[in-house]
Amino acid sequence: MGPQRADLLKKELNIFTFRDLLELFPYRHVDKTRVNLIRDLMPGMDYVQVAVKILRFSLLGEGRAKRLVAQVADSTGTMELAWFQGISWIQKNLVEGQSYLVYGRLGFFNQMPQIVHPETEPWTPEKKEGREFLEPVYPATEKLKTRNLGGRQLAKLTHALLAQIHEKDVQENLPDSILSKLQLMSRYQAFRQIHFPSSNVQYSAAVRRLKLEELFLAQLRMNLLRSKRHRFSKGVVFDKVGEQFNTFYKKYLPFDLTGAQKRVLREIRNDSGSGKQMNRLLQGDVGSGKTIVALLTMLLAVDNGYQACLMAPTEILAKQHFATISSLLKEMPVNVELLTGSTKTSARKKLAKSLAEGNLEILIGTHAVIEEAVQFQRLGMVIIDEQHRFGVAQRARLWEKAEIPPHILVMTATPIPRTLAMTAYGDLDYSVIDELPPGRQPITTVHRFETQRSFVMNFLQAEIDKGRQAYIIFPLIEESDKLDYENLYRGYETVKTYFPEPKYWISMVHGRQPADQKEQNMQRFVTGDTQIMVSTTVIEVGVNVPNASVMVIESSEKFGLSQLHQLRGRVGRGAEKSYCVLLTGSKLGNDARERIKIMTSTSNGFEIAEKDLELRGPGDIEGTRQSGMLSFKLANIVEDRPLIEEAKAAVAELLENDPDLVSAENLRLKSFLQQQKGKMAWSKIS
Ligand SMILES: Nc1ncnc2c1ncn2[C@@H]1O[C@H](COP(=O)(O)OP(=O)(O)OP(=O)(O)O)[C@@H](O)[C@H]1O
Repeated sequence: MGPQRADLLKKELNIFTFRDLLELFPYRHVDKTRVNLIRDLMPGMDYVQVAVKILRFSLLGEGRAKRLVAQVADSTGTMELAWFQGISWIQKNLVEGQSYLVYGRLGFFNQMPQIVHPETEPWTPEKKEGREFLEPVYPATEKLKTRNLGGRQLAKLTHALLAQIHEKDVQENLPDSILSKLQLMSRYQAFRQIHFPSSNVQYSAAVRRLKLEELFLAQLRMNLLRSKRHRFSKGVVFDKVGEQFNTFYKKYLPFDLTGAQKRVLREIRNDSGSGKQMNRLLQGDVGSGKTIVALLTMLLAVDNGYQACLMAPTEILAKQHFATISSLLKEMPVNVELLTGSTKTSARKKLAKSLAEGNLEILIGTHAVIEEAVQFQRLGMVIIDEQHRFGVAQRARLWEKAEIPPHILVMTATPIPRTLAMTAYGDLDYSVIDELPPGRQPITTVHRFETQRSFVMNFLQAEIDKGRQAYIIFPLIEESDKLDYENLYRGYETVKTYFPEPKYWISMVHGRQPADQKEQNMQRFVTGDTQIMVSTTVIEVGVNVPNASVMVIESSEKFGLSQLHQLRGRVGRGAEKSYCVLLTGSKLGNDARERIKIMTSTSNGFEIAEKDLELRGPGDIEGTRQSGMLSFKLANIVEDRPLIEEAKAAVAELLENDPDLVSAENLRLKSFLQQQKGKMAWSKIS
């Protein structure tokens, strides 16, 4: 291949080496091994291949209907081929009286079998059969197609490459024990068979081998990372549970902890006392009580002479955490401060000083906390709420804030299905609060059409008149979308007509408001001055108003499952019976109907997350997209769960027997991983 085409392959498909070419997998195969007879052609056959002689060409039609038609025949009948484009090329290259192998999608025109724009190649009648292999189809880009490097040429290249290499050229990377245990074909065979399968059975075996390899290596890498961290990363040691923790626990804790909360605290204490750095993901469904776990964890740091900080994704949430935590700690000799983007410079300076001097024990804030000017004296514990809003890079900056890296606890209310968590966050340790505080009543969720709006409003009114509060949520897909805002304002006006002042008061909150206005409206709802909160999804995470017991979600067909679940989690946080009404238009697509059905039938976040994964695939699960961990070449995290389990078991067994991969049998695996590491780092730079 000349330098120009090689360059194109690099630019368009990231193909630099022979191996890259082998790893460009076909997304399907076409079966050109069989030759159909014309008399057997029937409507509904889709793609067919025939071996025919061209009887005569005729040029028909005018303008856009202008076409070249060839009458062709085999020994069993006649049919037509037609071209609307590239006519002169065809006239030059196909010859009357010659035989061709013709492949394409079968149609019928005036009851005559016809193929429009067929693929053709010269054919001699001695060749009874078609090709000897299934032809692979590759994902070529438009640019490649126009430069004569389309799918067919890629197939030719791969075919030529495979003809030149042998078993010894494609190093096996999996240990023999795994190959025989999982009954996998060799890597070399797998590459051959995935491109040019000798049968369907062989093809499936090749795909299975390569998928398992991907999953096995990904999980192995995660496991090695984690155990490396466990063994080598030094962390600050919290070896005691001291006065602040105990005093708070005995005197000021407003309720008994649930079993799950206690368990998670134990896990955190074990980690942070071990001398290793903690890196833990804490998942808890909406309303499961993560805040108190965060607070007790921070007190643990304080008792051991360290500072702690809690970061939230939005200003509203940071303030809410600050309000909750400072009020819980108001009788305690522990200093807590708030730092957000809107903290005034003078306050900021004061705060920075007391942080640096070590007088301030707990800092709560938005990502303003990780700005360079903020220096802690002894930062020992960082808690990040709602991790998916923080980038990995932002997390890494925390390391620079202390000599020994602080412990990190990442809290998320987005339940991540187990398979995903395992694959995407496999390098973090993992805790779950899988139990709701006692006394919660299940939320009743119903679906209503917009035409039933006045019934819904009447219901809302009855609840409000009982002293409850309500949310009305409008979809806002794009914060910048003007139309969405118009809907919101119109909606607000409509709500007002049902709930006139001064009997009722309404707060409105959305992403475009100045921070102080947003805060003020929010605060009025929190304190109960307003009974209704009209809001966009800025309310989605973490807002805690236990007296709010009804939520109406407008145009709920526009939301994804996880988001609906998050939103609904804003109600049902107190002792009152809570309701969620999903309003939709009258026409619903299948997916939307399915989502509504799931929402009305379960309130278990983990169950919903599983369904969401099935409906949307992993690409859309929040927070996993950037992680890059889930972009497998072949494996699919939803469909290939059994393979994921197989790979996981194999990794566990391997590491149990040889945790450092030092045995002779595992050396090739180890060196393969090291090569890969080099390759990955390199491709990032380029
Ligand atoms: N063990 C408990 N017993 C009784 N109530 C509790 C318990 N733990 C937490 N709560 C209360 O439950 C409510 C929800 O707790 P919290 O705000 O911590 O939830 P969360 O896990 O942060 O949920 P979200 O992610 O939805 O914000 C709060 O009002 C809190 O005071």
